[in-house]
Amino acid sequence: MFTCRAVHSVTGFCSCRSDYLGSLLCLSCPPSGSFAYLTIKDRLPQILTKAIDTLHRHKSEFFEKHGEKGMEAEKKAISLLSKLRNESQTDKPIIPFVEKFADTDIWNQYLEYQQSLLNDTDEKPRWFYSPWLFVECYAYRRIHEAVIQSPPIDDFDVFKEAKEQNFFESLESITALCIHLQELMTTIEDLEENQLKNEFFKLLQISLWGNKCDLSLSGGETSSQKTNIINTLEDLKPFILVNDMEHLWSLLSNCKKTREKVSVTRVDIVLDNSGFELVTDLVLADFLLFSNLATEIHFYGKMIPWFVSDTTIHDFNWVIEQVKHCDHKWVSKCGVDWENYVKMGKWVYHDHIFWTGPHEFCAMFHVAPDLYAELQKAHLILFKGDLNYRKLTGDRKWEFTVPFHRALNGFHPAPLCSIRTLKAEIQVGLRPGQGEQLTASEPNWLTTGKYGIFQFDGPL
Ligand SMILES: O=P(O)(O)OC[C@@]1(O)O[C@H](CO)[C@@H](O)[C@@H]1O
Ligand SMILES: [Mn+2]
Repeated sequence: MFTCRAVHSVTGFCSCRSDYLGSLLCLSCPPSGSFAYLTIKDRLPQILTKAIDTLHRHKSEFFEKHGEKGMEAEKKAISLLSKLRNESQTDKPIIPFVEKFADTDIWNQYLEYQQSLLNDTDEKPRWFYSPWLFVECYAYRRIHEAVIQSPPIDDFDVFKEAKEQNFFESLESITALCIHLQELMTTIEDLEENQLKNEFFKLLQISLWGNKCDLSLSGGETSSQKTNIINTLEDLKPFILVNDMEHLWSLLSNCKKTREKVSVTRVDIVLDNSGFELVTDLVLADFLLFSNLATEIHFYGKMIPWFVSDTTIHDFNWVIEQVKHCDHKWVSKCGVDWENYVKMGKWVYHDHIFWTGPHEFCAMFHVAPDLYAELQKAHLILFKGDLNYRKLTGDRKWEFTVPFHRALNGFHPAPLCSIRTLKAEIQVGLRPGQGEQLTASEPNWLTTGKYGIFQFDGPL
């Protein structure tokens, strides 16, 4: 029986049996609560209240579109979200999903698994006494259930406004980034190998720090990119705790050198937040194509609204459309190019229900073999963001020095790299003493989003 991160557990242990050896330490959550506890106790209710408020503010739109039925639906969705807020705030038992959806059975089987771990007690899985990763994902899946149980507004994205606001508030930085990309495009042919590598590293770092714009961390409060991120990279370098960018360069530049034999170089990007972060990822993807470091890019978003700011297919298309219609010619050219990449099949967007399920990634081979097989076609997979890191490493309280490869527990469809700012109490692959030193100098270094990593797990 191994332990993992509990939301809040007075015994200091939650029972989450894992079927692999790992240096697992449980996070005993002191009464003040860990970051996990504060997320569920304080931040989640804030996010639910904002979702309820959004529904309220769209009441007349629902009436215009659907008449009385729209009003009824708004009332129903609000009452379901209010019930969810009460359950989470008062540590009620976690209840099964009732509305038919692609993964209802998978979620309920996982809930039964959580129940089986408590079998020697008559306890039910509860909000404050279950693994944080499970509880937080469950909460967002319950938000989705509340909406799909309220037709005809069952396709409403309660987070859409916040994601769009993030984009518009970041427009200055987006413009600067697109201009930078277009200028780079005009000089790319004259760049020496080393210069090309440095440009690649710049855009990787921009994609990394774009991950700070995370609306779940901010509790739904605005978290846009207001400064020109390109000018801040040098100052931010000391905050990169693990820097495997050289591995990414050597992998892709070798693919480029052997292009005659291997005609395709595919980079897969498992996306995170929409808005500014998504633009940084699309800029990186564009550069990978026109620098010839890759020949096709595959993107993975979320099938349902997720963790407030995560990207759905609607967000992906909306951002490209917005960039295309920007009144700055260089920005608009980016949008036109990106739309053409999609049309030509050089950019491919994939949806899969696994990404919004309860499982950590080491279960993917068994739970979603089709997705695992798809990822195996990539030469390199970039996992953006903190939640992906938690699912890559099983959100266990590993020792800081445990090798990344070990924490992945056999998940390795292809060479992969986590590009993540730290917003949860988990980090592996550090040097001896590095974690302790940070804790001594900055107790909250794991959760502020101020530090970042490029953590690579290469060819076996
Ligand atoms: O995956 P992202 O967008 O980088 O971050 C998501 C996230 O930081 O938001 C929550 C903040 O409490 C965490 O649970 C989760 O890891
Ligand atoms: Mn996110």
